[in-house]
Amino acid sequence: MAEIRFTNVGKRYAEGHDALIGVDFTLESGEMAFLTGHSGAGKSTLLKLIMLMERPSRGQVWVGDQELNVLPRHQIAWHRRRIGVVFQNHQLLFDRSVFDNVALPLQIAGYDPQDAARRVRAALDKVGLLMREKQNPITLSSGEQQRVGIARAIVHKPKLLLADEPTGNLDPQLSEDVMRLFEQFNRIGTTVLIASHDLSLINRMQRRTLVLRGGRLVSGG
Ligand SMILES: Nc1ncnc2c1ncn2[C@@H]1O[C@H](COP(=O)(O)OP(=O)(O)OP(=O)(O)O)[C@@H](O)[C@H]1O
Repeated sequence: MAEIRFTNVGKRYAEGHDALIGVDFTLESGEMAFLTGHSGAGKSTLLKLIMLMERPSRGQVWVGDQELNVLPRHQIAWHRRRIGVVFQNHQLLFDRSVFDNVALPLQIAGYDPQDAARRVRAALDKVGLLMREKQNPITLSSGEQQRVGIARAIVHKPKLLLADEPTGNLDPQLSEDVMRLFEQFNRIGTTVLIASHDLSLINRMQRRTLVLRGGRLVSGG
């Protein structure tokens, strides 16, 4: 089954700039793929359409069997909860502990606190940071902070994991560690799409790679 399907998707921002033009591709459920292209090629825009942070100007975006243009407004929060997102700057809150940062999506979704605590610890265990749960993330290295961001993205067991330049601030070894984590989640069935302009890393991973150039999908579609 397709997890993500774009059919002739275009995105024109209000100023008239075409960020995406005629984009067609399908990412099957359980696939792991990269999305690359130069700065401004449209990578973040493509991810934002999947998360419903932006709407396409034309064409259709499907996630699972849902076409997003016709998703009722009251189901947008539900849609976003099916997706885990990892950002380059991980957007952690430095006024609370590692545990509380990872627990945040579960709190927002109204999980029972005991169930939430169990899931948070399972997520921290997966990224190798269980012993850091009480620390403030500001005391962690940048690689560890990024792993907290990944734990937060997967704590609710999303079917789909999106990452926007997740290794942008990391050295090659830490970048590779982060990629291995994504591979682990993919191995247990999570569909993974990673936007990155780190071509040497992408080449090492040997996965399907979607290439955007000037808003058009020129390869991998
Ligand atoms: N909110 C917006 N309003 C207007 N133009 C935008 C907006 N967001 C992005 N753009 C433009 O759309 C194009 C694609 O941007 P996008 O951020 O998707 O590219 P990207 O490939 O992710 O780039 P980068 O690697 O630098 O993050 C760029 O020309 C950008 O300036």
